Amino acid sequence: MNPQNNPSIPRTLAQKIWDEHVVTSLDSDVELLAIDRLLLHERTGGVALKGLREKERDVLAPSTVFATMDHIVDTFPNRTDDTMMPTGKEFLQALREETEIGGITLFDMDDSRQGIVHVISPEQGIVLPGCTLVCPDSHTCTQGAFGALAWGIGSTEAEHVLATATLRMKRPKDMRINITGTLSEGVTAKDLALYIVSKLGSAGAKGHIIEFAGEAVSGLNMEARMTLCNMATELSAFTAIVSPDDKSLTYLKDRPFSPKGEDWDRASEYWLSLKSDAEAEFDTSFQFDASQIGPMVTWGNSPQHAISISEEIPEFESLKLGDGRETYDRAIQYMGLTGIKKLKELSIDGAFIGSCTNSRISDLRRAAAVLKGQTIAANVRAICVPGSTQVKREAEAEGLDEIFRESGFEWRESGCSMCFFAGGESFGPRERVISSTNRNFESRQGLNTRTHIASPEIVAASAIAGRIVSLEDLEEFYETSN
Ligand SMILES: CC(C)[C@H](C(=O)O)[C@@H](O)C(=O)O
Ligand code: SF4
Repeated sequence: MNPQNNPSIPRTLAQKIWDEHVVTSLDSDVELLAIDRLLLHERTGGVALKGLREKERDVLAPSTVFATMDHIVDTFPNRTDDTMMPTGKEFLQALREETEIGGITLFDMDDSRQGIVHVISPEQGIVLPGCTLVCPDSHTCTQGAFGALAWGIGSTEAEHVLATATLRMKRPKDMRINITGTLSEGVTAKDLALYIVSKLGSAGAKGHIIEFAGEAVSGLNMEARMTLCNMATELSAFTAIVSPDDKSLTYLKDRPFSPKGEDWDRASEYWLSLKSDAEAEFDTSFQFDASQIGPMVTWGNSPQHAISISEEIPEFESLKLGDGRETYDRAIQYMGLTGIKKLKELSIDGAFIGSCTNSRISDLRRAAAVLKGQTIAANVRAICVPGSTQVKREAEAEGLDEIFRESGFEWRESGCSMCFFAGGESFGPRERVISSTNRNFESRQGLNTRTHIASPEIVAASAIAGRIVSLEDLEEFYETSN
């Protein structure tokens, strides 16, 4: 047993999982950590595997490595290896070849298990409570929703994991964000995440593992917890984690790669014991009241530029988080907000539902509930990209695809798509897009595209109205347009 596994010293959940994985201490602050799962995608995974092969090293534990095609793949129906990104095909082929050589399970484009890496891992029961999971992708924190220590790494670190199933690590700090109360109707985990980023800022959790706790968090279903943890990256956190509970177990039971029979019974008993000790000390703590939060939308080029949809776009002088004058002016100018007071004054050109933040079945159901029997505004190009092939099929079995299509949305194959125009497809210059994604950086969804981040229901409502609206505004919109 690791000396740090001393039950008499109160520890946080993250510390417990960390201690459980220490292989050895390398020097005063660097430890060698055992890594239980490595996930790869075609954008960064093929590079890591190729690097390893060129050094003539083997994959140590291929059964713990899983790869998928998500970032560059086309999401148009009847897709082939020909992507809109000129060199995209090479990434797909490289991952295919390298996983074959390394003996690694690949969820290829035509596999029913394919999808965005952070969506399919829970779906397949690959991420499990108490495990260490890494992926060369910054939104790996999404999977902390299951009580796993899951974080993003670089391709070189991925090579190290491939060769040794370990990583050299410095211990991150611990932060607890406690959320009391309950979210109001129509307010989602996405709004909660944007609210927290707007309060703490995009560097607010730098170097920390955030444990999300409190009544509001235990009240969230697993998909909503994933949405919340997903945006920890937008706080510059090392990662995020939520204590596993019955909801986590119910979600994971009987998934293809989750343990079965007696193994499940033993594992679930351990998983339910995984929580921070009451006396555990966190380096930093924050508390928020869920009932104070309304639907949120971003106005600028950072996720911290989020406001409640009915609030006014802040003047520079009222900004609470240290953007300099130049950054502020640039955001206002880039986003075309000169002379605009409220987001609701803005008409939109595009609407996007997708990404590892908000493309799971519950997200699509909520958006479809808004769209049912309605038609989107004529000038809006609206796209729905399910997070996985499984989500897509489930949605189709429920008839959601029909609702999306009939309203005027494009219904796509699964992938990252225009969350970050990785596949080469994009919205147009200066087009204003309301998007269920997690990043609104300059040119994130296409060259000079203007992205406003929001929940899937706000995206759906805005697509119908042709401008940024809340669900209540939509009622008014129907009254005046009839
Ligand atoms: C391409 C990939 C490495 C990148 C990331 O790490 O996050 C992408 O997923 C993103 O969201 O920007
Ligand atoms: S959906 Fe977007 S944020 Fe998520 S992994 Fe893909 S590109 Fe990154």
